[in-house]
Parts: sequence; C-alpha cells; structure tokens
Amino acid sequence: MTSQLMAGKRGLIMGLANDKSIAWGIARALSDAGAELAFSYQGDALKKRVDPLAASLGSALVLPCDVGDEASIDALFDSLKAEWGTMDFIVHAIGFSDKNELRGRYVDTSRQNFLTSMDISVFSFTAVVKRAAAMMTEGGSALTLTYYGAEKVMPHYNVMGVAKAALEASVRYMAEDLGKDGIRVNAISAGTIKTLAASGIGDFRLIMKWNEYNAPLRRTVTQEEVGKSALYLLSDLGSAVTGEVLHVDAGYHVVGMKAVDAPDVTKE
Ligand SMILES: NC(=O)c1ccc[n+]([C@@H]2O[C@H](COP(=O)([O-])OP(=O)(O)OC[C@H]3O[C@@H](n4cnc5c(N)ncnc54)[C@H](O)[C@@H]3O)[C@@H](O)[C@H]2O)c1
Repeated sequence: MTSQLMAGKRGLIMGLANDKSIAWGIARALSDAGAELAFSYQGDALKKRVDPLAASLGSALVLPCDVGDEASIDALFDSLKAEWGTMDFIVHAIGFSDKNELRGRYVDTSRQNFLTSMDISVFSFTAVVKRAAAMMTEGGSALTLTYYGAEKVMPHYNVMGVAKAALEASVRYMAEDLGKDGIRVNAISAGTIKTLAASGIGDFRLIMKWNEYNAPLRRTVTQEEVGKSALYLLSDLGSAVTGEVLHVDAGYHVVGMKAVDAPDVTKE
C-alpha cells in the first residue's frame, strides 16, 4: 500500500504487548513499507505473545528489556549493536502508572508512583534515544506516543498527564540535541484506542464514547491509522519534521465543547 518507503531501513519497536498494541499497528505499517524490525518486550510473560507476532513480519530479533533497569537497556543495545552495527529508527510505545492512581484525584498521587510513572513513561524514552542515536550513523528518526491528557485535563489521566507533558517536552529538547546529527525526534498524540494499558484508566469506555461523539471525524482512531502517521514521521516523507507532536486523534484536540448534535454519555 505504501510502496517501499522503508526499504533498507532497520529499527527497533519497543512496547509490543499483543495484537491490540499501538506498537503493532506501527510495526505492520513499517514492515509493509519494507523496514527490517527488531522488537523488545518486557518480561517473559509477554515473550510468548511477541515471538509469533514478530515472526509473522519476518523478524527473529526479539529481545527482553525492562526500561526501568539501566543494565537491561544496555544489554538490549549491546545485542542490537552486535547484530546490526547501525540502525535507522526507534519506536517507543511504552507507558506505565499504578492503575489505582488512574482514578480519583491527581493531587493524591503518591511520591513513589509519581517517580515510577516519570521513570518508565518519560525518562525511558531519553535513555533509549541516547543509545539508539549512537547507532544512527547515517541520521535517523525516533518516535514516542503521547496523549491529549498532556495538554488538557482528562478524567482519571492524572499523573500520566503530567508524565506525558514531560515526555512531549523531552521530544523538543532531544530534537535540538540530535538535529545536528540528522536525527529527528517526534511524538504522535494518539486518540483513545482500546489496549491493555488503556484498560487501566478509569471510565475508559466512557472516554472512548465521548471522543467518538465529539471528534470532528465523529469516530475514534485505529492502530493502523497511528501506524500510517508513524510511517510518515519515521520515513523520508517526514524529513524536515522534528520536535513535533502530531495529533492522530480524528481531530478531537481542536474541539472546545460538546458537539450540539452529540448524545451525552453516562456511566453504566
Ligand atoms: N491506548 C490509547 O488510547 C493511547 C492513547 C495515546 C497514547 N497511548 C500511548 O501509547 C503507548 C503504547 O500503549 P498501548 O495503548 O499500545 O498499550 P499496550 O499495553 O499495548 O503497550 C504498553 C507497553 O508498555 C510496556 N511497558 C510498560 N512498562 C514497561 C517497562 N518497565 N519496560 C518495558 N516495557 C514496558 C508494556 O509491556 C506494553 O508493551 C503508551 O505510551 C501509551 O501511553 C495510548
């Protein structure tokens, strides 16, 4: 569908948990466009899900990495370096917060969960981009996933909203740091998609419905659609785009008030 935009390009996909993951939509779009992919997964429980998905895209490079652990990140990049030497792109589709704090008030966030959420959802992108950039000898492109809750208050998003705001700021700082080396750093702010991580957010079904009724396109978005925009940012199509947060959300972020014709949503 997208020709061979990524032919001859190699990159790492982090954050694939199952076939509902946003990382999966991105991986398929990149693979369809001719990219060679490696995958990292968190913990043995996920390996059995990630292995067959990777194999279906012709990738045998499936490596463990817990981004909360520096040694684990180093081991991942040591393996990639040994296998590939250089790389062209990296996709970071990782976020984490204690789901007990993804309901109720932000102001009640615990210190420990604040630090964990920032570590796994923000610092990890910086940590992996630094190592990936060292392998991007011909320039490259890095991409992370964010959400509108970084910009505006969304119900229950709480500490993740604060973390995503920091993640978006880190995109801009790394764009500047790495631009001189021909390395671009961007984020996609995805609309709500039903995934494992999203199921931890309180009233997620209700938030999905609200988006569907009120987004300009009057629908939510799919993993495939995020994948197509990721392909744009990671390929030569996005060659002059860096430090950007691209909304792939059916336009929801431009709306200021409930659409006049939209039904209301109520908790069951
Ligand atoms: N689903 C949505 O509605 C939505 C909207 C906007 C942004 N996002 C973002 O998209 C990204 C991907 O999430 P998803 O919705 O596809 O859910 P997902 O559950 O499929 O993916 C989340 C991934 O994070 C990984 N992860 C968590 N802690 C980790 C750790 N310590 N080390 C390594 N990996 C770790 C998990 O293993 C999992 O693969 C996240 O950053 C999320 O915040 C999701």
